Amino acid sequence: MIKVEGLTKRFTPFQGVFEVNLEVGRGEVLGFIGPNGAGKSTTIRHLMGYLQQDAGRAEINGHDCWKEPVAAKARLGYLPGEIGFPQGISARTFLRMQGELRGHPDPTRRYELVERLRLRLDTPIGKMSKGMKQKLAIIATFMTDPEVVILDEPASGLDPLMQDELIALLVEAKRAGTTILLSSHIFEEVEAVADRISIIRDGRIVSHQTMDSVRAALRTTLRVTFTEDVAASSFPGFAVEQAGPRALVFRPRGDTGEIVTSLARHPVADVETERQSFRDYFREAYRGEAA
Ligand SMILES: Nc1ncnc2c1ncn2[C@@H]1O[C@H](COP(=O)(O)OP(=O)(O)OP(=O)(O)O)[C@@H](O)[C@H]1O
Repeated sequence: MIKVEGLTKRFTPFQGVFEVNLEVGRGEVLGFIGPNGAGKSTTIRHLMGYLQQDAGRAEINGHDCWKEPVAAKARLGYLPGEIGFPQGISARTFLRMQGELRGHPDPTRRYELVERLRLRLDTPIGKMSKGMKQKLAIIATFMTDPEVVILDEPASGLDPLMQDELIALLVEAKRAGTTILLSSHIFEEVEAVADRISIIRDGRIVSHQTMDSVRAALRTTLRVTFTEDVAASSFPGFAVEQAGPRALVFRPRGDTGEIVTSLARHPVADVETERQSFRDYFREAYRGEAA
């Protein structure tokens, strides 16, 4: 499992990460989300043992990531946000070398992944497109069937079909009991696989939520159109916005019964209900509005 406690790294008084806490239990998937520059990669670099914290700690499977990086990373698959590949060799050679180095010389699993992600193995890495390199990194991450996986924006550069394939891979890994920390800007990806999400802004965790509680909190709105002009002020005490001279949008705080009763006094033409989607929640989280 992954545990980050009180992790603090001050690049400047306002840049870095400050008292970050994260926990990903065995077989659990944590979506780690937040706007650009919020501190996701910095947190992950501590888990990889690349950065030494000023305070707090990061551990994987009970091993301190800074003091015991080899033990911490023993069964780990890591997909970095920025990948530096050796340039002069083919993808085939790179994967074979990685398999041998990491004690997985049997090529069966990696060929299966190569097939699924449709990667041409004989292209020299230096001549690969961004998306091809990303596929190569995904294959290298999953080919050893790691127990713990840390992914920093894994869908970066992938076309929509390959993003779907990546989601399928993540769902399978989760079913197989893999512990996954997923930093992602792609709401479909987080929605499909995360059990919980942690939101980071300006280097600080602002919210930990289970996906079940996020789903339960997604609000329903009622869009009502009238046959004549009706002002929002006709509905005191309701959360309601004017959406046009003859249209209002209600945001029910609970039971919609009272709204319907009040509406009966007005010439209603149509009522449409709309459920807020996880996409909207994701946007609010980025803007700093999500709970
Ligand atoms: N080595 C460094 N030295 C100084 N400042 C840094 C360093 N690395 C990151 N930062 C700063 O720390 C903050 C967090 O950056 P980080 O890369 O962790 O963000 P992120 O959440 O991964 O963003 P993105 O979504 O854009 O990848 C930013 O203000 C960044 O400029």
